[in-house]
Amino acid sequence: MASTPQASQVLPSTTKPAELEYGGDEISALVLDPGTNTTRCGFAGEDTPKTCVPTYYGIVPDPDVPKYFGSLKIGENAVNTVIDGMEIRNPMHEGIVENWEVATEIWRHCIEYKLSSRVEEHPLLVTEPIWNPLKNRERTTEVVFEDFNVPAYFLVKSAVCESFANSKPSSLVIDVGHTFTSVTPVVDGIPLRKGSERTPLAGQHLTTQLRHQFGELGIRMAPWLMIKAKATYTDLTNPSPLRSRDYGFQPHKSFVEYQQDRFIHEYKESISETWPEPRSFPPDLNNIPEGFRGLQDKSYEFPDGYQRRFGLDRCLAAESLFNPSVSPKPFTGDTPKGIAEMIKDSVDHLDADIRANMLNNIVVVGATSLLYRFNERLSQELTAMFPGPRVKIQSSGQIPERKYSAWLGGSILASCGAFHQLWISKQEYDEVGANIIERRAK
Ligand SMILES: Nc1ncnc2c1ncn2[C@@H]1O[C@H](COP(=O)(O)OP(=O)(O)OP(=O)(O)O)[C@@H](O)[C@H]1O
Repeated sequence: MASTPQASQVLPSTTKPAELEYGGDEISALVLDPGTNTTRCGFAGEDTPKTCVPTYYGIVPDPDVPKYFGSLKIGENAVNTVIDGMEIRNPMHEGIVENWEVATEIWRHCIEYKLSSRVEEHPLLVTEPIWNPLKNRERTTEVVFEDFNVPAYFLVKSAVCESFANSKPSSLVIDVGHTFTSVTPVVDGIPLRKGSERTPLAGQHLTTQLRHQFGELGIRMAPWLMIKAKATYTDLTNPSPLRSRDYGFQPHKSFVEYQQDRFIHEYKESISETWPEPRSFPPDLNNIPEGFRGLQDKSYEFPDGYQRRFGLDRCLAAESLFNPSVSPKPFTGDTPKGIAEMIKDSVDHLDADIRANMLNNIVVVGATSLLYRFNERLSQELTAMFPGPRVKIQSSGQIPERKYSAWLGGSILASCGAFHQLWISKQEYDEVGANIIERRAK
């Protein structure tokens, strides 16, 4: 990266930024940040994406649409509509596109439908994880030039964007997202493969653990869309009758689970909490040592009307991010290392001369890091692991900046004057082919 963009270079936030110069033409760039949970898209120079669309999509069996083996349902409203036979799927896995036809449609939906923009009129900056394989980088390049016909494009590592979004050219970026938590060292705007690590201990893991925890308690997992009327009750042995909506068909299992994820997400936001101290969480919640300092109870009402007070058990799922052996649902394969252990592995792999700088410049991003007291716990873990160099964590207190930091960093980069020489033009793509991405953006 040529230079570090400064916040002062960011264009003011308006509905549409002032037009930028690219190759003598007057145009504004678009920034696309495809995550496994949501895809974020908007205009370069703004502080938040204009749209954040679920990456999950619905597919309804339809013999008249052989291309996708059914008709696609894309967007917040579509995936949350009860449709006979609609299955919920995801075209990505751990930040990597697996179903290109569908991913392309979701990107097009974001740009053309949600932004009402003509994609062929804008340079496009796309983010990617550091483990994105070459064939996927080339495929993205083909999609943007062949399918979207963009005039110019660039692919930037999410961790670099996240570092810049936090005004740091060098940092150790911890991204706690939906399907993975990753650690990536970034030095002078260059992401290092050495020291990059990732683990599935992230938001989806929390959802799985909570689903299991609620199931063990015997809680009915009926989602909001399935409930016709509810009556509050507090005794699971004497539940109020379940008054379900009759749609005339049974919604697909994947749709029901997707709907369950919505209230589990609400629970994560409002009830889940991270136990702040390492190694002091009681191993058996049915046998809490006498005199143990507890936690204030919080009450949650499930969609079917069941109200329950949660105490220490509201920390259990988050505890499993740091200490996976306490996970309510055991792992099928090997138990992964906790998040702090993974970061320690990353730092241990780094050259000794950059370790102190990395530990002093830790940037925490990703929506799952919004868990209450997550950063406090992480700081305690890392300080205990690295007593020598000073461990300093920077993490925005603003929810959108934490959730959309990769998008925001991309927005800063694409609106920075020095970045314009990096754009790959359609003409260069036509001359070299998809491999231009490997030559121009390692
Ligand atoms: N306030 C919150 N507290 C806890 N979890 C949250 C909060 N807000 C969102 N989440 C969780 O964060 C996850 C989404 O994170 P994020 O948007 O960073 O993922 P993504 O970038 O789309 O996916 P991935 O990182 O797998 O590519 C979801 O599991 C969601 O439930």
